[in-house]
Amino acid sequence: MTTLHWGCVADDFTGATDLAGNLATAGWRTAVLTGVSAEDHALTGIDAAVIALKTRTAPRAEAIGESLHALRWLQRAGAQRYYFKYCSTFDSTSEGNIGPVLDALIDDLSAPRAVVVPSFPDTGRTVYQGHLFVGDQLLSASPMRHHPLTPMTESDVRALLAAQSRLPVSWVSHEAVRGGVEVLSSALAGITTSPRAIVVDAISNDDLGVIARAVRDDVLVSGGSGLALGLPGPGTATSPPPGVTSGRRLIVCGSASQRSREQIRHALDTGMPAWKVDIRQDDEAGRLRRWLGQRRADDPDAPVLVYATDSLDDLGDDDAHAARAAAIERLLANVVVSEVAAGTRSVIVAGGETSGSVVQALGIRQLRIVTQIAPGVSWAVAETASGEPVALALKSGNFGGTDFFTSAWEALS
Ligand SMILES: Nc1ncnc2c1ncn2[C@@H]1O[C@H](COP(=O)(O)OP(=O)(O)OP(=O)(O)O)[C@@H](O)[C@H]1O
Ligand SMILES: O=C(O)[C@@H](O)C(=O)CO
Repeated sequence: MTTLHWGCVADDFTGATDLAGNLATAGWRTAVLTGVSAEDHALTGIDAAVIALKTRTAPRAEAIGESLHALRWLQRAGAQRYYFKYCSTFDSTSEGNIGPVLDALIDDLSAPRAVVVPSFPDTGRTVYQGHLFVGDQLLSASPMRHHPLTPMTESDVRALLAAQSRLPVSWVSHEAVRGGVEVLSSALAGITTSPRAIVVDAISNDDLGVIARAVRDDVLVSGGSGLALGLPGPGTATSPPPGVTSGRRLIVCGSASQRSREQIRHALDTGMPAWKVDIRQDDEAGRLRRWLGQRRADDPDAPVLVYATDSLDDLGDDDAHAARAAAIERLLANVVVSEVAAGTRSVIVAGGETSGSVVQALGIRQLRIVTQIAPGVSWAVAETASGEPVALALKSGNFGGTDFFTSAWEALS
């Protein structure tokens, strides 16, 4: 096993590939690992390993346990520094897992501090005066307030974290970041409670570069993926092995996020063959399987879209919501498994939870980043448990341009 420079723990699957894509862009050879069981992963030629968990909405004790298990695995693999990746919109429930997991990682590593940097300006997420913005809106006024699993109704990152963490939460303003590495370093050093979580403002990639340099000796950093862009590495990402750039193409979208709904609308407008899942129907899986079979017979090479939601009205807020969400995830994951078995070789999956279900169902253990498609979204290549090569683009709900479902394929060829 080689020595790792970065050991990263991500709280969802799209977040893991988002971070991996930015680490690869910054020059680190990066792999996403989908679990760390007893067996070792082959890490030859890898500088940065990102462990993809599905802990964002898990019960707190489970999230802490899995994150510490991942950390210990990374320690055994020789990681020199650690990165806890959560969502750039700080997605967490009121029982939030970001604070408790950060506390546990700080404790375990005996880290005197960890910066908290959700900012990812390339996707419009910035932190100013301690408040998180999505574009020109406060987080609490953005579409994130309607998220089906983690509705965000508070924008002050300090308040969000303080409600979750047992550590003192401090804050360093943009003024200090704008002052450059030395000014920021002394502002950070001036906060002496130990250990501590320090929210740091950042509104541009230059700010992220300054923060990354100011914390270059910290064993643990935390944030969205943006901070990784400020961490220059030694090399470049790999290119796709043969076998995954041709074959059938599929998009599954379990995401209900506004950007995903726009992407669905755009794909439908271009005439892409599409199926809207209706989980309340008897034998929905069978109906969808027959439709897909017909589509393949008609035009084997055209990408097809299977989606769950194109309007917030679809979601409902009744007691059966969580059961429907889980049933949709299962159905979409099963569709991907059977389509890959039937020759599909590239798949876009929209939605973090949905991506987790799909990757787990395929039995994928490692994804290697190939190329970035859009800020926060990359193509990665992997092998399924049954040995099929597949290219996957795991897209966070709100990432990618409106034409993502029709244009993302170009980056593969
Ligand atoms: N019509 C629906 N009824 C109930 N649940 C739904 C419906 N459509 C989608 N869902 C569920 O909503 C959840 C969406 O979460 P997911 O993480 O996949 O997407 P997202 O939140 O947009 O993405 P991200 O976390 O990357 O921002 C999934 O569990 C999905 O099954
Ligand atoms: O940081 C982000 O916004 C994404 O990587 C993500 O985690 C959304 O699920």
